[in-house]
Amino acid sequence: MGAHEPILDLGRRGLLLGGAAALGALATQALEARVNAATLQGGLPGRVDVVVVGGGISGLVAARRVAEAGRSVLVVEARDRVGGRVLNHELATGGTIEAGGAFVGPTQDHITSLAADLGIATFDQYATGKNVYVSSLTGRQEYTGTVPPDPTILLDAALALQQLNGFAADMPVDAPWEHPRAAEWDATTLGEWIGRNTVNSGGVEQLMKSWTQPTFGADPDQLSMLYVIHYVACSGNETNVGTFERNSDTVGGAQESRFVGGSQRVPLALAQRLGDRVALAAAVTRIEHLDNRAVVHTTRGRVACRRVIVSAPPKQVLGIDWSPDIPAGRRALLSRMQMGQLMKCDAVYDRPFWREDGLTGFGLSDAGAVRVAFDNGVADTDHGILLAFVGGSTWRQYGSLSRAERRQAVLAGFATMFGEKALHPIEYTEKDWTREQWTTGGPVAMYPPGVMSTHGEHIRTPFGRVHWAGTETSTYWTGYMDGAVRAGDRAAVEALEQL
Ligand SMILES: Cc1cc2nc3c(=O)[nH]c(=O)nc-3n(C[C@H](O)[C@H](O)[C@H](O)COP(=O)(O)OP(=O)(O)OC[C@H]3O[C@@H](n4cnc5c(N)ncnc54)[C@H](O)[C@@H]3O)c2cc1C
Repeated sequence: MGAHEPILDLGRRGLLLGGAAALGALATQALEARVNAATLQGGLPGRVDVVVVGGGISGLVAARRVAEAGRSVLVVEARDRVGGRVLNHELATGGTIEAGGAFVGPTQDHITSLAADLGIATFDQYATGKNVYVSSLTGRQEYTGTVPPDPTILLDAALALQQLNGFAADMPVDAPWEHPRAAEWDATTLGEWIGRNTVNSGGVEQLMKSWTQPTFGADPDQLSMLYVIHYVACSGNETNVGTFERNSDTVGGAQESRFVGGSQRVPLALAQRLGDRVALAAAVTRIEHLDNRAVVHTTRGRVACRRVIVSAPPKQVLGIDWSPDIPAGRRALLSRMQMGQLMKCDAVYDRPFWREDGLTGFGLSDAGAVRVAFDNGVADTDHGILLAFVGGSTWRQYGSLSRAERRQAVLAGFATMFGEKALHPIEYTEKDWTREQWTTGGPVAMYPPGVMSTHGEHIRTPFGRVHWAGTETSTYWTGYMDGAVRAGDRAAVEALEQL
């Protein structure tokens, strides 16, 4: 096995290099090069106890647990890097931001304690001042709280959220299909439910898009109501019932903090500890069950094992040639789940000018390319950074434009929220997750109507020697980094029990 050295001491090395800007650049590039060099080079081992398919957070957590139990394990990862949907991006003007998963918040105790264990600190998301809401009808307003004070939707939206929270309070997070109203809720979309339960349903649906587009990469009319209620219920933990606010808010919610040096430090630190128990550029093409073992075929060769933990996203599981095939119910489930459509677009400015105007940098709009904006500032640069999530129908409208056209539309969206200065960034960058071969969308594989109540029960059921990890198989915080950790741990425990 390879060297299991401690992770790079980011803070001290950054200081030695004499500047905050150097910190981010050093952090990801040096760490990634070091991690990749420590992974398995050359041929794969003939046999291990457990093969883990996928080197995102979930797979790496599973492998760590198997290794800690003294069993041999190999992570086979299709990409030439670890992290999956978690990926740092180094800005040309200095500083490291996240192109994928970034935020964490209260009750996401699995990812935060894992990160703390790995020596990775969090910092508070900037939240001082007022948020901005831009409505085609009522114009631009500054506000505080969860729901913008738009008189045409305020009461409707507040009541709708109250109902959602009420439904979520008695949703079994591990078996939503067993809820007495599962079939009824699964027969309808969130959009249809809003249509039937609000007065200004058009207005409420527009507002809800600012939540569903970044959260699911989808619109209210694509999402099963049962799935949405379940997602709200999962926005908590064993001792705190999930709520819409904990999911959607910055302070007190899932956007409360971020990781110093970027979230990819978590999978990088895990992989560094696993060393040559990780094989990169090893895409799994076939998994077969033989009498007394499973054989995992990859583009770098094959490995026999006693147990397999699969953490690849649902669509990628379907891309594997299974012998025998995965159960029909699971195939039906995975083929009906849909990866959201999502991009992150960031603009960098000399300084965070909106902060000087007393604004948080959080903005909502019912039109244009920027339905939701965040201050994406990081400690390793003094520059101001605005982030736009472009998801669902907004992605469908703007995702196919040229980069230059989209840049213009995104900057115009920022300008309606934060003023003309937003039109003049010193850098612009974007990441379209639909174009990633091993992810094909983001942030999560979501459920259209009619899937969760009919096929949902197959989400975690082991098959032969195979156990299922990946954030989509989690209960609490499914779809999030926290869910990825939970699912990895659970799948590892299942596999270890069978060894
Ligand atoms: C734009 C975006 C924003 C997000 N924002 C947040 C956020 O703010 N907070 C948050 O908590 N979460 C966020 N998420 C979600 C979060 O990133 C994911 O929930 C989490 O990273 C999933 O981890 P995972 O290990 O389950 O899956 P993945 O990260 O997808 O890992 C699966 C791995 O399997 C590999 N793989 C696939 N097929 C094969 C194959 N055939 N053979 C071998 N390997 C294979 C993939 O390359 C990948 O590395 C966001 C995601 C995106 C895309």
